[in-house]
Amino acid sequence: MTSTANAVRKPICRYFMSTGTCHKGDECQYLHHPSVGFQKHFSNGQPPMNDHQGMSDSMGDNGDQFFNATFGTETIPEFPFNRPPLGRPQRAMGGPVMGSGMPGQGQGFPDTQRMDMHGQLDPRMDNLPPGAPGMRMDGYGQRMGSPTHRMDGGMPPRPRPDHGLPTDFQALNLQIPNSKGPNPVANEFIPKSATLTHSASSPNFSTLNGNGFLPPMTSAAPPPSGHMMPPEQMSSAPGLGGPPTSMMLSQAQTMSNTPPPHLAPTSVFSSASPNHSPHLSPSNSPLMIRRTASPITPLKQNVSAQGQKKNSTATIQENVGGTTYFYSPEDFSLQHDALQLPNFSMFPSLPPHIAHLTVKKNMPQFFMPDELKLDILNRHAMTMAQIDTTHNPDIPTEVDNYHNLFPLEPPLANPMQKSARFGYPTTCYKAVNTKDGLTYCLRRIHGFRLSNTKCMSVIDMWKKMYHPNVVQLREVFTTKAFGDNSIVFVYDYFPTAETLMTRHFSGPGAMNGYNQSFGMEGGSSRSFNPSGKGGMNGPRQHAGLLPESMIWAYVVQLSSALRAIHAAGLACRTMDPTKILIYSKSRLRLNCVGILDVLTFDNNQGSPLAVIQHYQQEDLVYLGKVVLALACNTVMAIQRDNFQNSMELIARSYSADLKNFFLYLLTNQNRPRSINDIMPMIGARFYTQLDSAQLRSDVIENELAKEVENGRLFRLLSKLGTINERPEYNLDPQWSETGDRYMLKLFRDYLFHQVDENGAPWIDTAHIIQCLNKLDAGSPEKICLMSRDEHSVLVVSYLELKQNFERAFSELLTSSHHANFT
Ligand SMILES: Nc1ncnc2c1ncn2[C@@H]1O[C@H](COP(=O)(O)OP(=O)(O)OP(=O)(O)O)[C@@H](O)[C@H]1O
Repeated sequence: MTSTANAVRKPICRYFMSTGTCHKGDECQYLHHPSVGFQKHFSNGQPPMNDHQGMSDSMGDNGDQFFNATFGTETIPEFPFNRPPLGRPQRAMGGPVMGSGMPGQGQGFPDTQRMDMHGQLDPRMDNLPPGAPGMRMDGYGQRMGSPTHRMDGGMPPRPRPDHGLPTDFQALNLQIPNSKGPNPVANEFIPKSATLTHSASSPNFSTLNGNGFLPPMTSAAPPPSGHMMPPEQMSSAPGLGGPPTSMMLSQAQTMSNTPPPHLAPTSVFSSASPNHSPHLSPSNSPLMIRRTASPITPLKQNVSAQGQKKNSTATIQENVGGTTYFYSPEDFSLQHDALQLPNFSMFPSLPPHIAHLTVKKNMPQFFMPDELKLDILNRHAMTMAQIDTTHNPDIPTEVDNYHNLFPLEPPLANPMQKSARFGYPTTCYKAVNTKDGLTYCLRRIHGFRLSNTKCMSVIDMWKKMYHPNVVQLREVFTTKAFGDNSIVFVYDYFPTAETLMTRHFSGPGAMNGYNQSFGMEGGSSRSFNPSGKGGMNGPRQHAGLLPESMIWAYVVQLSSALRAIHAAGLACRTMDPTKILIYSKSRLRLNCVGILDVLTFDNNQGSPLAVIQHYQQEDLVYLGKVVLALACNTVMAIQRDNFQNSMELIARSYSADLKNFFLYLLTNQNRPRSINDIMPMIGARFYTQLDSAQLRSDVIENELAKEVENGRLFRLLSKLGTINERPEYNLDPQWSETGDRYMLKLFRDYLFHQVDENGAPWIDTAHIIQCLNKLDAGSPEKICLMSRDEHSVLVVSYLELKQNFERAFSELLTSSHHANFT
């Protein structure tokens, strides 16, 4: 062990930092930092160079690869242990860095702590050398797991105080704040003390002697779990129980008698070794461990399946160094049959039913795939799109309860051009409702004066009609805001939605390749494939024709909507490619429902419901026409003259069921058609649709699961950001350069500002995520923080950081008049 004197002004031995040992022993010219497995000299500048610096990580990954982790492969790629270094940049500062970004990963939960190979409590194991039998080893023969990671070189077992930490998911700050409390947000972070003074905030500091031993706990002043010591003072530290430094004096004076909270039995880490120094390679990205080992370390928590603890026998007393420790054997008992829940949260891994899906390679594992992300981002962008009203004086700034009108279609050359479907000029706008702040779609019917409000009874029926394949009608109002008498129908807005007409019938040539793909005029069609198998490009069954599965997917959705509409005693009346919205890959919604019921309301005829059956029959015929046009890939297919040819193409290219579907809907029938008659034609294809919908739901749900954890970390970072280096507290020593926030400031550097041996920024998302997770969970694992001037070293556990963090944030909330943090 390096002597205390040697510890002064020496660069830290990186070999020692990385492995916890150094083959040169006392002869090494560099500092063997006594307390933790330094993995790299934290530096804002150049890290120390020494003859051990050949150590590099065995993994060539960097943060980018963390993003690019793939899934969808049959097997998770193996990364063999002990493989030769690949030259990965090393970290600038080392704390114990574990595998998966989850607290406890690799550091050992109670099952491995202080247990010998037979699961017996064996405190001696704390002193075993690296590689000793029974130790958990990482891929470099380094110790893993708390029993083997002793930063104090063999500290005796500590008493296990009740530190008041939650034992369940509360520890994750996931609980919903009590809204009834005076400060619901503050409830999330209950201050440990009412006011935060410097001394109150610093029970975590202590002297650190040159041998890396904590001063022995005494009844007057049990050893704190964090240590801070300027290097120049390390030489003068007289060893165990040495006088505290000037800075530490005040802190030591205020130390409570309460043992370090991370020893409390209430935590999942309760039986963990009080000091962890896993001595992992500094340049081991957590990502590597994540790939090579299960992210879930077996938990041994004192929660049994029956909710019962094992019977406690006598409390054990142990006198070490003049201090009596009390602990119960149950704290160490293995409970293989017990339900073990973590008291932290993290994204564990892909569930196998998703992981084994064949998806694109290089799909990010911890963030959503680009395709989905872009889709969502586009929708967000479209929802927020605005238009400069000064250049568009035609668009009023406000219409009824709506503002921020944004036209959804380019201005027509002839603004008075009538819609073929409605017989009036129409315009669509996206607009924001002033009352609820939501974005809706306004469809203005120009120059329509509502003469009879009786038709509003039908509107009320439509407003109550909810179906996932119908664009919901919200309200109807008349307005003169456009300078005329207009009636406006307000619908739900589906950003990036397009019409079926645009998606499928706006290809080159107005006829959508009708003649070519049908080959009716000239006889032979170059795209016709009588076998019906194999397509030229992707999903196309034949060039120009949609795959039958897609057609049935549309049929299922459209018929489902019609079924609900007809069952409600209504008729769609807008079954038309220009009035069917499509978004995502194949999601359909019937648009503009209810408009014709108002526009064609006949005073003499009474309610449109009187002729509803007629309109329902029309719906079915139009359904057949829309689907026929899709199947033949042209709207020309539905013309009477082309019908025979169209049916021949269907017979050649698609199943008999699809042909029967068209024959049923588009030829004369002896009895009224019913949407229910279509169901047998769909048959088992319905299951196919259901299956794919459920599969998609699974995939999306998995994406959501990732974002839950990402959101949690975002909240954590937000809180950290509010605490770190607040300018208004710049001159307040309690806030910036000393005390709790100083630790958090250094932790921020530890998270984000490390550099490699060349002084270049070391960026590894896996490291950031892992550290944040450990902070959130309050892991007892220790890390080493170094001041920016590199004169001070602070050894602190995540648990202490978490407590400081919560105190600091809670205090911020208390002093804030307008706290709003959810
Ligand atoms: N509820 C809605 N949500 C999102 N976009 C919509 C909605 N309703 C319509 N749109 C979009 O507004 C645009 C115009 O729709 P519209 O129904 O007027 O189509 P159109 O082809 O212009 O029909 P018409 O010939 O009857 O005017 C289309 O691009 C459509 O995607």
